[in-house]
Amino acid sequence: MNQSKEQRILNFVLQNAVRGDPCSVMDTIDKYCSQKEWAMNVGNEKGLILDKTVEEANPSVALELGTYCGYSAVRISRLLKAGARLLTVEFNPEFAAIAKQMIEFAGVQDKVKLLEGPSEEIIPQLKKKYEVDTLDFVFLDHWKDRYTPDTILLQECNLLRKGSILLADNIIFPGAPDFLNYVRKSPHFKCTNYPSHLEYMQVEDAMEKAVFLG
Ligand SMILES: COCc1ccccc1-c1cc(O)c2[nH]cnc(=O)c2c1
Ligand SMILES: [Mg+2]
Repeated sequence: MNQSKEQRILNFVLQNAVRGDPCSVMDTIDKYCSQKEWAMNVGNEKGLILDKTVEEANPSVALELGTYCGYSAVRISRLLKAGARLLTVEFNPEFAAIAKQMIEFAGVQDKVKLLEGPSEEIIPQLKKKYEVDTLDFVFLDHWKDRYTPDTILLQECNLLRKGSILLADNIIFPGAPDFLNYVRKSPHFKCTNYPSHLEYMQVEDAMEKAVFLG
């Protein structure tokens, strides 16, 4: 049974990165995915926009939709203050298994809770099952067709508060036109666009920040 690309990325990290060092894990993933096999990690260019937004939010509770191999879970959790936590949601069990090992190798497992399943099922469980009051930061990086329904669902579940910061990846490529439309037209969000490039490529991409106004 030959290995998946995600297993090859994890193996490269286990053999080349420094255990317990999140930056080493991020750099090693970026090295592999820029030199050997492209993969849909947010990468270092858009990763810097993610870093700035997480620092602006300084979240006590953060949510990530779309864990994949755990690159952005490591990237976000390394910036969290003592006692803060990241909940990250992954639908694909193979990806979740890789991400769990990646998160543990990076040494951020005490800050990160990996939730396996569809976002539309997990979001309504966050308050009662995962003891969330409101979310200070949300990173949308899962299936583009879910950006808008999940943003609506977060509001319906009362998970956003005045000042909650949403950041969405892949606004241009693969693109999330309905999400852009929705948040930019909504009186409940203040939006900012951050032009960038698709991870490891020279293709245009962008991230969109949407601050909930209550
Ligand atoms: C499976 O398509 C991979 C792909 C192929 C070509 C261009 C972009 C992408 C891409 C890039 C990303 O950052 C992504 N982030 C989250 N969920 C995605 O599905 C995703 C897809
Ligand atoms: Mg992405």
